[in-house]
This record gives sequence, structure tokens and C-alpha cells, in this order.
Amino acid sequence: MAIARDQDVELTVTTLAHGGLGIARLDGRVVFVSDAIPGETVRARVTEQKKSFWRADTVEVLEASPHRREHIWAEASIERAPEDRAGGADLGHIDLSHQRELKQQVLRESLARFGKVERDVPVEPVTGDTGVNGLGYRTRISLHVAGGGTVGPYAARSNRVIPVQSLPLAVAEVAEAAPLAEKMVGVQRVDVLLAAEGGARLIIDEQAPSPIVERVGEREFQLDDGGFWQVHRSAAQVLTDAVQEAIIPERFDAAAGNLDLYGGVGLLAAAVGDRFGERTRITSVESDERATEHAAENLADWLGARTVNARVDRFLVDLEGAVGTRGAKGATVVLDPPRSGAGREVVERLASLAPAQIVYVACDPVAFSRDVGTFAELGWRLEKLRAFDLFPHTHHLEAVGTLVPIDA
Ligand SMILES: C[S@@+](CC[C@H](N)C(=O)[O-])C[C@H]1O[C@@H](n2cnc3c(N)ncnc32)[C@H](O)[C@@H]1O
Repeated sequence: MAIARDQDVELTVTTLAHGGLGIARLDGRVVFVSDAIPGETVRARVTEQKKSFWRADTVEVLEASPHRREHIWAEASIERAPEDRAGGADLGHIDLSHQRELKQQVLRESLARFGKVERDVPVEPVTGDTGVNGLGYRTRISLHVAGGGTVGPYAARSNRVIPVQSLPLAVAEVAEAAPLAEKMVGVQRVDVLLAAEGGARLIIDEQAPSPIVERVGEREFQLDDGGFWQVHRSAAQVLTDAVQEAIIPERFDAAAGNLDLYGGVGLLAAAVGDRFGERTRITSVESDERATEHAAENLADWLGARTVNARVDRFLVDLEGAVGTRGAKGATVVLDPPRSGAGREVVERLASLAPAQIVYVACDPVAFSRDVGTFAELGWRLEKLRAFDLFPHTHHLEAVGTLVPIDA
């Protein structure tokens, strides 16, 4: 008998897919299942029926995994109807150390499938997270406002605002400042953030940006309150350390045309300069004008630092055509693209500039693995790799890899 949308089916989940959904099979067809754990048998409601796959939401656990825990967020629990579950903590029903094992497996499988490389590294916890069960780390939270003024997160895979009483992933100051009990009629979005100075603040819709200060060790970074900064309170420090460690010193030349691509406000250019000295030549390239202005100020005390406001692809075309310079030959390149990855064009252009090493900071394992695959076609190999759990209770992970020419 044909199975209809909204009908319940029994599924056994075998693995976790990139994106945090479980994978099950039904009559040979792939079904992506929310709120399940590999090894579990669940009753799930079919929500989508495409030709190549279906989607379903767990409504009851029939055989539970030993790694199942009470969800860290009552409003996201499977006790609720799927459409009433808050989004943003899609692994919150899984034991924290098992979440990391599952993310490790996602990275390993992505690299094998899209990067054609066998690599298996642990997803390292941020110091201090395990002792507090991975809670209270977000210094930034985006909330949305429903027609009637109710403020809350969206439900998973939907634009439905879910009223909630708490924000367990937020740092205490952000959780307290979030206007969860207010009615904000006429508003669409509220961002709540905590910078290093000045307490928590709200950003309502497209309000004019104002500068804030973030701190990493002794170093201060100025940026706009609506601008990009890492979400986990320790992420900027973790990535600074990881990038410094990922650079192979024997391949580093302070006088080469070193690059910090997708540089934001200069965090990782500063990491390179802090390790190799203020005379290190490095150009930070960023497409957002305000972020580039801040990067110029943040890197002002570095004799060798320069900032360029440009799209990375265009910048690389110009660099290729530049006469009388070494371009990026022998350079160290830090590459920290948005979720979609650098993409084939950027990877091809970069490889043709013959840098000595590329440190790739990746927030999406599949996009990263695809780019690693493209680099491999062009004669590059993944020399080092680490992964970090910068987003506990969600499927997200951060990877930092060093790529070098195959013959290096
Ligand atoms: C993942 S963030 C990294 C920022 C910085 N490296 C950091 O760690 O704070 C990616 C940055 O790339 C910028 N960006 C996105 N697409 C870009 C492009 N095509 N060219 C240059 N910058 C881009 C974004 O504005 C954002 O600042």
C-alpha cells in the first residue's frame, strides 16, 4: 500500500548525515529522519516525498540508543509535535561525547566521498565545555518575531517562530537579555550578542551598526555589532591557536606574499603575525567594506599587514595578472570561506599561484571535502587535519587542514 505524506512509518536509522539528520531506508529508498540516533528504531512521520529521498520526523522512539539523553532544551524535545520543536539544537538529545563521535564520522565520510582522502581525526572539545555539558557557549543568538509579536527561534527547517522560556546554548548574559517574554509587534528579527566589553546588546532588524570590541588574549579587535565574529565564546582563541599550529614553519616565508583570504576583521592575519612577527607580510582580503575598514585598524600596528576590500575570486585574478611581483609564490595562505566553501574557481586560481601551503579553516565538512578533492586533482594533499566542537548540541563542526603540494 502506498505511504502518504503525514503517515507514520517504522524506521531503523543507520548513520548520521551531514546536516544532523539520521539516514534510514524504506523499501530501498533513503529517508532522512530528524531527532533520531544511529542504531535506533523509531516511529517517524513522513513530511516530504521527493523522487530520490524522503524526509520524516521522529515522533516516538521504539528502540532507544544507549546514547539518548533527555533533550537539553524542553522546547525542542520529541515530546512535542514536530512542528512545535525549537530549532538550533538538533543533536541536543544525544550524549555530548557521542555527538562528537558522530561528527567525526561525518567528517571522515565526507573526506572519503568528496575529497577522495582517508582521514579520521577526533572532534576536539573546547576546554571547559564538557564539564558544563556543552551549554552556555553562544555569544550570539538570532531570534525571530511572529506576526503577533512573539519572540523566539524558528522551528527546525521552517520559518515558524517557537516561543521558548530559555536559551540553554547562550551565555548567561545573552540568555538574560533575550526578550523572550516581550511582544515586539512590527519587528522581524532580534539578534542578541555579548562582546568583550559593555554587556549584552540587542540588534533589532536592520538598525544602524555600531562598533564593538572583542578580545583574543591580549589583542583587541574592533568590529560592527552586526558583523561576523565566531559564535562560541572561545572560538576565536581556539582558531587562532589552531591556525598557528597548522602552519608548517619550514614552509613559511615571512617575506612572501602571504594571504588571509575571507579575512573578516583580521582575526587570522593577526594569528599569523603573532606567531611569526610584525614584519610578516600578509594581505587580508574581505568583501565586506565595513569589516575591511575594521581589519585595517585592527592590523594597523603590523608593519607588513595590508587589507584589501575585494571578492577573493576577483582579487586572485588581479594577483595572477600583476606584473613584477611574486604574487603568492612560496606564500602561506589562510583560507576561511563561508559555509559554501571556496569553490572550484578559487581553488584553481590559488593552486596556479604556487603558494607553499594553504591553511583551510572550514565550517562545512562537505564543502571543505569538495575543495580538498579539487586541490587533490591539482596536485595538492592534505598534510594535517584537526577538528573542533565549536557548536555543541548542533551538527556543526569546524575543521582546520593544511594543504601542501604533493611533491613537498
Ligand atoms: C567564515 S567568515 C571568516 C572571517 C574571519 N576569517 C574570522 O575568522 O573572523 C567568512 C568571511 O568571508 C567574507 N566573504 C564572503 N564571501 C566572500 C568573497 N567572495 N570574497 C571575500 N570575502 C568574502 C564574509 O564577509 C566573512 O567575513
